[in-house]
Parts: sequence; C-alpha cells; structure tokens
Amino acid sequence: MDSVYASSSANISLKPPRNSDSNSFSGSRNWVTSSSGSGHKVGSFSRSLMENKLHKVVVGDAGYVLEDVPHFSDYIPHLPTYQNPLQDNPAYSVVKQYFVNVDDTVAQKIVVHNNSPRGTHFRRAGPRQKVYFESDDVHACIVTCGGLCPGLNTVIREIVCGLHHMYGVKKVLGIDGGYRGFYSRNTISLTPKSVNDIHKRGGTILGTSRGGHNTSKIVDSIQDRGINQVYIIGGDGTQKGASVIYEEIKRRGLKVVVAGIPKTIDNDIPVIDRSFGFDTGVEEAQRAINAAHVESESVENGIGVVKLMGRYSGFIAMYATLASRDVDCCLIPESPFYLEGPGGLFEYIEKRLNENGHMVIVIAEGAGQELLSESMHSMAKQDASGNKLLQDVGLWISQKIKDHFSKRNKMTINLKYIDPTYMIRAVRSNASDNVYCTLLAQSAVHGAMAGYTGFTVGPVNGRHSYIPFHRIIEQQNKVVITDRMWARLLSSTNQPSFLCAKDVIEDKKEELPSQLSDHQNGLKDNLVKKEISYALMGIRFILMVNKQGQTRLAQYYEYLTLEERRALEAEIVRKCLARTEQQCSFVEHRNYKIVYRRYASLFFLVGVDNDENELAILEFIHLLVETMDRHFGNVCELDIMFHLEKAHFMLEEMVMNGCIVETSKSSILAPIQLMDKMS
Ligand SMILES: Nc1ncnc2c1ncn2[C@@H]1O[C@H](COP(=O)(O)OP(=O)(O)OP(=O)(O)O)[C@@H](O)[C@H]1O
Ligand SMILES: O=P(O)(O)OC[C@H]1O[C@](O)(CO)[C@@H](O)[C@@H]1O
Ligand SMILES: [Mg+2]
Repeated sequence: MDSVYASSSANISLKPPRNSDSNSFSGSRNWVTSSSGSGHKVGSFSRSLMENKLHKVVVGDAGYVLEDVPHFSDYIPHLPTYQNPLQDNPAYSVVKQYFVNVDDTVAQKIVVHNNSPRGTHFRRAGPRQKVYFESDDVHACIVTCGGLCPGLNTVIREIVCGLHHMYGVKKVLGIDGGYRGFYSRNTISLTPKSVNDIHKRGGTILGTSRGGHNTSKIVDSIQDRGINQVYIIGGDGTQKGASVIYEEIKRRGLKVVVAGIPKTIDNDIPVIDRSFGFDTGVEEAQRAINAAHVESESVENGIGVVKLMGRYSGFIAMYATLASRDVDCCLIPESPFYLEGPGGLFEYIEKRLNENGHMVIVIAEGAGQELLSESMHSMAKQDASGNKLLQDVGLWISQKIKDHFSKRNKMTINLKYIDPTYMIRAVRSNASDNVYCTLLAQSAVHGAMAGYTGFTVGPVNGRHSYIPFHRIIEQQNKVVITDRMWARLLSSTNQPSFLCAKDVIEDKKEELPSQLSDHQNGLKDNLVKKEISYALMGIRFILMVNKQGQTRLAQYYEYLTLEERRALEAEIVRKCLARTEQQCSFVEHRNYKIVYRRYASLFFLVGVDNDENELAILEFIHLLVETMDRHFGNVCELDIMFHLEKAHFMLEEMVMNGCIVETSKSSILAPIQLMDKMS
C-alpha cells in the first residue's frame, strides 16, 4: 500500500512511538487505544491490538498528528491493486495533477501561532493512482437512515453516477427504508438513468427509518448479497451504526468498504465544516421568518414565533436569525433562558413591543426543554433510535407569552405561531447544497475505490477529508455561546444573553427602580456589560482525578450530557496522565485548553477556552489546593471523597459561571467554617 506511514515520506518525518515495543510493525505505524484519537500516546501495531477498537494515529514532527482512517491492507494482506480507470477518462485527462498525493493531509486547525503545535490532520479525500477493486467486481449498496434532510437524493444520485461514470461500476443497490432494509427482500437497483432526476425531489427515494439496527444481521445480509462497498448516509446515530458494521466486517476479515456520508439538517456533526442540507434549511427558514415578520408588523403588538429544528444544536436558528435581521430574539438549546423577572424573556418582549410595536422570536425545538419539563412534568419518551422525544417548545412558549400578557392586562398582544420544521426538512436541496452533495458523494466513492474503509467523508476547512468514525460520533457539534458567532447574534438582535440570571437579578434589585432615568439607564448598561463579561466565561470544567484516572470531583460550567461528560473525562484523563513530568502543563483537546497540575496522588485539571491565560489558571489551581490545604490540612484524595460537598462549596465560592470571582482564602472558607460551627 502507498502509505503515509512510510517514515521516509517527503513531508512528514515520523518519530517512533514513545512506548513502542520490539514487535512494532514500523516505528511510525501506530494504533491508539484512546477514544479521542487526538492524543499521541501510542501502542504497537499488532493484529491482536488491531482487533480491539483501536484508532490509527501517526505522530510527526512539531506536534503533527494524523488521525488516519482504516484501510483494507490493515487487516487483509497481499491484496492486488489496479490502475485507476480515471486516468483514461477523457473528462479528467486535462486535469494536471488529478490524483491526490498519498501523503496529503488536511489540518483541522488552520489558525496557528509561530510556536503552536501543528495539531490534528485528516487524510485528504480524492482519487488515488491505485485502486483496490476492478470495476466489474464492485457491488455497491446505498442506505439512508434517520430523519430527512435536503440533499439525500443528490448524494444517492452522485454516488451512483460517480461509481458508474468515473469507475465503470454497474452494480449499485439501494437498500429500502434504512438499516432494517438490509433484512428485507426488497432492494432497488440504481442506475444513472433511474437516478437521473431524483435530485429535484426532497426526501430520499430509498426511504428511511429509525431504530432496527442489528449489526450481525446487517453484515450477514451484506455477505449474502456479495456487497463489497456500503455507502451509509445519515446522522450521528447512523454513523454510530456504520462504525459497528465496519468493526464487524473487519472482525470477519471481509474486503468490504464501509463509507459514511454525514447527514443532518441540525449541523450537529463535529469536525466537518457543515453538513449538507443545512444551507438549504437556513434558506428555507427565511420564508417562515419573513411570514412571521409580515404578520407581526401588520398588527398592533404583533409577535411572530417561529419554531425551527435543532434538537441539541441551535445552528439553524442562529444562522437563520443572522441571515434574516428581522428577528428580535433567538432561543437555542445551548443558551438557557428564563421567562420571568428582570432580564427575562417577558421583560424583553415588553420592551421590544414598546419600542417597535412588533417582534419576531425564533426558537429551536430543543431550546428551553428544562423549563418545559418543569412545568409539564412529562415522562421522557424516546423514538425508535433512542433519541429523546421533545415537547413542542413553540406551542408552549406561545401559550406562556399569551398567558403572561393577558394576566397582567397591561398590553394586548397578537401572537402568531409558525411551525415550518418539516416543510424545511422536506424540500429539495438548493444549488449550493447540490454541488456540496456531489463532492461528498465523489469523495466517498474515491475513498472506497482506494480501499479506505471505516470513514466518514466531509470538508475540514474547505478540503474534503476522510475522518475516522470515532471522531464523528464521540461528540456533537454545538453552538458555543462564548464564540464570536453567538456574540454577533446577540448584537444583531439586542436580546439579553440570559446568563447569570441570579447575579443580574440581585444587582437590579438593589440598583434599579421600575422607571429608569438616564443615569440609571447608564447603570443598566453597566449591568448588561457585566452580564456579557460573565458570558465570556473562561473555565468550562474542573476535574480532580487520582493517579489511576478515577474522577473524584467534576464541576462543569457548560451544559454537557452525562454521556458527553464521561467521554470527555475519559479522553482528557488518558491524555494528561500519560504525559511525563518534563512536559508542560497545558494541552489542547477538542476546543478546550486543559491546564493541569499534579499534587501527590491527585491531578487537578481545568478546561478553559482557548484564549484563556494558562498561567493564571495554573495559579488558580494552586490557590484552590492551598485553600483546601488550609481547611483539611494537607489535602488528600480521601478528604475530597469524604467531604465532596465541601470541595464543591469552595469551588462555588471561587468560580461563578466559569469566572473566577473570589481569590481570598478566608472569604472562600468563611461560609464553610460557619456551617461547621453550626453543625
Ligand atoms: N449506537 C448505535 N449503534 C448502532 N446503531 C445505531 C446507534 N444509534 C443509532 N443507530 C441506528 O442508526 C439509525 C439512525 O439513527 P437516528 O434515528 O438516531 O438518526 P440519525 O442518523 O442520528 O439522524 P438524525 O439527524 O435524523 O438524528 C437507526 O436505524 C438507529 O437504529
Ligand atoms: O420527527 P422525526 O422524523 O423523528 O425527526 C425529528 C428530528 O430530526 C431532526 O431533524 C434531525 O434529523 C431533528 O431536528 C428533529 O428533532
Ligand atoms: Mg441524530
């Protein structure tokens, strides 16, 4: 195999793994056991390790890390290769350097500083000089799973046409109705002719479904039908399914490619720049927002409420709001909000109506779910795939707003609620998504023909890449409310950030009567500024972990599900504890900077925003330890285990919403000492 592993490769000089043993296949070919894959702790390449769920990582100079995707040659020796038929294709013969260099990789992080590590890279997608299939031997299948998304048909079309026109592949099968279609007899034969017009239609001609994934039955069906390329189009759940199918195929030693094409209108798939259909979704949402605007401005105190999709990620709502400029308030799952009291939504609505006479609210379906479950005492229900079924936040908030204004009898409002969610999802893809879908499909086809497998394809900083499944499924892409994009949105809508409600309420109680003078307005501005500076919180989480990697205390200042926390902690602990004392105490992981310090058997790890001052955080860790020392007297792991609540109290005194608010040891310890006295 032409391999980027070769240590003599032109661009990448590879170091042997730090703990490589004598069985190493080569000094540069490594598999990591970490689930993050971005670490550089490596184990040796061996068949037994490979059969576990290991990740392929290559470490180069200057902090270069290649998170590679599997290849047939990793588990099937001596496979023949063939010349890529594209070289004889007249359409491509004019292209100067059509084949992608085997060493080409794409950097995940493109903003770098002169001494920052080169960071994670992915294998560049594209046609290779050598392929691992003869055209007549390819028997491909395509399946679509999960919810609908504009562009599904375009991807199907372009896989079929790409295989046919570029590689002369004639046998392509459509699996009917998602993963469960593998067990049914019905399959759809796909030819360039039969898919010619499908990109002009929304939905998926193959049908889709949730649930019903049975790995061994699916792989049995693949084997029985003689399929050797499986193209799987779907969201995070689908890619998880694809990942276990790949594992099973590898376990059985089959020469079958598993290629994922990421689909999600929510844009919640990490690593890639954006998912297909998202652009169309944002564009289509404009029509609903426009309607809400026209309706609301035509009546007195008109309020237009538009619900958009976004189960856990508010990207559609955020981008649709930014694009429209008619939206006065955008509510997303990542940014908790509250209704009543100063700084709350009701107060803001009243203010906007007084100023403008109308307003538009965009709400993502996953926003405010915690408020809904408080007021509706609902049972958590799930769909067939195990995704939590959400309450209709649009209906709920519309009713809440109506109730609020009718109770107070202060203002007669005129509210119109628009729910365009499925209309947005069901449309055909727009021009830009169509081109994007074509590139995704062609990249997947090139990767498959070249013998890569176990990958999802997608653009990373504009360059199409092959990304290992684990990187796609280990976390969700979410709006980071401390990033500039959300700040742009806040400054465009002028809505409150809803952060630090308690803090703002306390301050306002003291300072502000109901009618504001100019001077008081100034004060209010200060409060808003304070709110914003709090919003720019630096600390995301604090962990205390023992030498064995067991977490003894975890405090988060951003919302992550339990599953996400577990995954994150496992990755970070693995990464930091593997480092030697000579290495510096700062590591970058995902979009965090981790600052850590070891005290005897305890590690203190703090995750902060990338632009946070590491030295200040190191100082903070030291202060925390000194404070604990003062209270417990030479703090140890057992002190934290048996007095966990006290450790949390200390942290609560020191940090609020991710900001350090107290640094005096006596002040931090005063309430605990008081409690101790009283008990
Ligand atoms: N952990 C998993 N292991 C195996 N299969 C899974 C897993 N999670 C989900 N699946 C399967 O993947 C398919 C699609 O999953 P899901 O319904 O969650 O949609 P999705 O791909 O995440 O798309 P959407 O963007 O609509 O959420 C289902 O058939 C489901 O059974
Ligand atoms: O009603 P369905 O088909 O289960 O899909 C709803 C979900 O699918 C998504 O569009 C993701 O594909 C979410 O935004 C939404 O919650
Ligand atoms: Mg999903």
